[in-house]
Amino acid sequence: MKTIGIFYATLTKTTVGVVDELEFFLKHDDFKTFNIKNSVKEIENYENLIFVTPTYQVGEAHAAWMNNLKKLEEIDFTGKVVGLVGLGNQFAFGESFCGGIRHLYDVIVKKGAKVVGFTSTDGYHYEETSIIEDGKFIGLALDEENQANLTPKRIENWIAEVKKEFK
Ligand SMILES: Cc1cc2nc3c(=O)[nH]c(=O)nc-3n(C[C@H](O)[C@H](O)[C@H](O)COP(=O)(O)O)c2cc1C
Repeated sequence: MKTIGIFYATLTKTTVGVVDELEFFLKHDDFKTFNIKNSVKEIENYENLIFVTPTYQVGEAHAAWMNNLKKLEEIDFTGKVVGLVGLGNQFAFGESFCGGIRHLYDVIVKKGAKVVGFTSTDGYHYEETSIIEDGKFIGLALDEENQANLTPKRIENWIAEVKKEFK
C-alpha cells in the first residue's frame, strides 16, 4: 500500500488523541501526519489520504480547514482516495453533529476525490447533522466527550474498511 497522508486540525487537542489512535491502527503501514495549518500543498503528494477535523462554529470544520478551503479547491483530487474523520459532541451540539467534514467532502468530491469509509449512524443520538448521504455518515463520526469508550473499536473497524480501498 502506498503511503497515507493524514491531515488534521485541532483547537483543544482532542483530535490529537484521535490521530494517535489512527496511527496505532496503521502501525504496520507507511503514513505521514501533518497539521493542515501550514501543509495544504503536501496533500498533492499523496493518493491515500485521511482528513480529520473537529467541528466548531455550528457545523463548521476547524478554522484551519475552513480558511484553506480555497487552496483545497485548487488541488486536483482525481485518483485520490480520501477517508474523512469528524469529531463532535452529539448532545451539546446535537443540531450540527460532526458537520465539519461536510465542508471538506463537498470540496474534494467536486475536485474528483473518491471518498471512502462511509459508516452506519447506529448508536449515535444527535438531533440533526449535515453529514449523511444515502443513509450513512460520509466518514467516521467520533464523540470523545460522550462516547470515548466506543472510539477505539470504531477506529479499528473504519481503518480496516478504508485500507481495502487505499492504493
Ligand atoms: C465553541 C464550540 C463549538 C462546537 N461546535 C460543535 C458543533 O457544531 N457540532 C459538533 O458536533 N461539535 C461541536 N463542538 C464540539 C467539538 O467539535 C469537540 O469538543 C471536539 O472533540 C474538539 O476537538 P479539538 O479538541 O481537537 O479541538 C464544539 C465545541 C466548542 C467548544
